[in-house]
Formats: sequence, structure tokens, C-alpha cells
Amino acid sequence: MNASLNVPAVIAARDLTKTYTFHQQRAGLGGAVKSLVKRKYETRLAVDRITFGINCGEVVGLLGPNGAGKTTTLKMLSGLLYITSGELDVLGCTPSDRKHDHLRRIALVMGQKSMLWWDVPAMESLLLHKEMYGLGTAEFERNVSELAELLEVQDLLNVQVRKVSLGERMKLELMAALVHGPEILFLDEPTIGLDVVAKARVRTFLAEVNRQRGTTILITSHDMDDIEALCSRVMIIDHGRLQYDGSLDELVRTTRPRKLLRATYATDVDGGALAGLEGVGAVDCDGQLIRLEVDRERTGDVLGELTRLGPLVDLDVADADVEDIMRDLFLRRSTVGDQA
Ligand SMILES: Nc1ncnc2c1ncn2[C@@H]1O[C@H](COP(=O)(O)OP(=O)(O)OP(=O)(O)O)[C@@H](O)[C@H]1O
Repeated sequence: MNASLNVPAVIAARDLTKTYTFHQQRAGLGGAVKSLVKRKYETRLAVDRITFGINCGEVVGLLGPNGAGKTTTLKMLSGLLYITSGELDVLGCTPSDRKHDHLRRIALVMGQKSMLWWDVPAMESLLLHKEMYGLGTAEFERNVSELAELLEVQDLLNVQVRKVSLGERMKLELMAALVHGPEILFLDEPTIGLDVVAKARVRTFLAEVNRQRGTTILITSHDMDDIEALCSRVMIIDHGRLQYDGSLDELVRTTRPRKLLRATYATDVDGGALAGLEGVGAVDCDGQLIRLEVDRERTGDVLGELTRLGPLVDLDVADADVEDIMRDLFLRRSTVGDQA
């Protein structure tokens, strides 16, 4: 239970760790034979003592560069992998026990892997889920109809899965994951490869599922638009370690304490004097356009100065791009990691 929020924690992880042990396969036939006789084992620390809790109904983004340990974390949380050490509690159970009653309460969708049979219509897979999870006919039909309407896939349910587009398939994957009404949804890159329209539909759908059903969602994505649209909280993981756990707004405020202002004028203006103002960072003047960075608390004053410079045509006040912030964070950390 999270005492301050008075909502139950549905996921609690303490010092969660995963080390993979694997053997190097040598190249060629000779190498393969040698590998059979003498195996050289290696270990890789993929997730390194991470501790966090997730409350009922939260939508949390799990971010990090390639190889950071995100998928490994999701696989441990959904019980596909045993943990190496630490403690893990998901809805009061140990996920790797894979108890049937527990599996009914969670779902995992991996953008790169399909849960649906390719050679038959999606409805066949949904019916299999009905049997697997012991859903009554009325409940199943209600869920199918609700989800199909939200996802606008009524006409696709009886089409062979291999014949639908990538975006349509992802909607069907989400439907299959949610048809048994899980309380927690784990999503690993659910919008990968989708076009902008399909991505937007998936995001709207997920937000709706969270709002209507109270489903807790933990999502990994390299698309920051997914994260900005859905997550109030993000966890950043890198080299297996949890580097940040908090709100996206707070991350933006602390990493980029300045706002970006962009003013367009009807005539050429001279913004040279702006550079000397308190709280103003880099100023870029180019004829009718001025771009500058300003401390958040000084934004109002500097806007006043901008309006006095000349006849304004357009004025834009923006936070730093989350995509840029992530790029900087990951680059800085990988450089520090390389030097260490
Ligand atoms: N089955 C495995 N055996 C050995 N090492 C593995 C295995 N699966 C993953 N790893 C390694 O564990 C580390 C974390 O991998 P993981 O797939 O969790 O990263 P990720 O953050 O999901 O990356 P991406 O964004 O590229 O999907 C990587 O170094 C990866 O090479």
C-alpha cells in the first residue's frame, strides 16, 4: 500500500536483479564441435538491483537506451523469466510461479512478437483465450464487443491475421491481451513500426483502457510521443540500473530549467540587448525571428521585453523536447560508462 496516495501497490520490486548466463558459440563447423566439447560460459548483468513500486491505475513509462534492461525487467514482472536475486511481488504473487489465477490478472504485449495465430482469423485466437482463461460466454462477448468498438476492428475479427496491416494487427494484439480483463498490462514497444495515425490510435486506446477500466500500464517505448501522451511517471534505466524515477515534468524541469521562446515580427528587429537580461541564455536573432532560452521564473518578464521590440506576428513558448533530453541523458551516461 502506498500510504501517501492511499492506493494499493500492485507491483513491488526490491533489489531486482537478472544475470544471464550463456555460452559463446564459435563460428564454423569446427567451432561448433569445439563448443560442444568445451563450453565457455559468460554472464551478463542485465538488471542490477532495481527497487520500485507501482500503484494501482498508474501508467508508467520504462525508458532507456538499447540494451538497458527494459525488456528483461518486463519479462521478470510478467513471469517469463526467473529473477536472479531480489524480491518481486506482482498482485501478491511471485510472477515466475506462473499460477493460472495470477496469469489471468496480467497481460504482456510485445510489439516485435505476435500472440495471434497467423493462419486463422483473430477471433480464433480470442476464442482460445476464452477457454484458457475460463471466461463465460456473456463476459467474453461483452469484452469482445467493447474492445472491438474502441479499437474499430469489428470488420477485422474474421480476417486471416496474415492479411491485415501492421497497425491493424497491433490493435488485434491489444484486443487479445485485454479480452480477459487483466489488471496489469505490460507493453514492450507497442507502437514500433506503426505510422503516425496508427500510433495515435493505439495511444488513445490505451489511455481509454486506463481511464475506463483502471488498468495499470507499464510501457517501454523509444517513441517519446507515446510516453508524453500516456505516462505521468517515468523510470529511466541504463546499464541495468534505475537512474530516475519520477514525473516527466520534473525531469524536464530539472534537466532543462529554461523555456524556449520564439518570436516572429512583421519587420526586422534588433534583439541584441536581450542577451544581457537576467535569466536569459543563448539568444539567436535572425532578421524578423528571435529565438532565446530563458529561466522559467523569468519567462513573463522576458515576454514583456519581446513585445516591446516591434510588431509581433507569432510567439511560441515551449519546454525542451523530451526526445532531446533523453538523447542527452543517454549520450552522457554512455560516455561516462565508456570512461569508467
Ligand atoms: N537471453 C539473453 N541471453 C544473454 N544476454 C541477454 C539475453 N537477453 C538480453 N540479454 C542482454 O541483456 C541486456 C539487456 O537486454 P534487454 O533486452 O533487456 O534490453 P532493452 O533495454 O530491452 O533493449 P532494447 O531497447 O534494445 O530492446 C543486453 O545487454 C542484452 O544483450
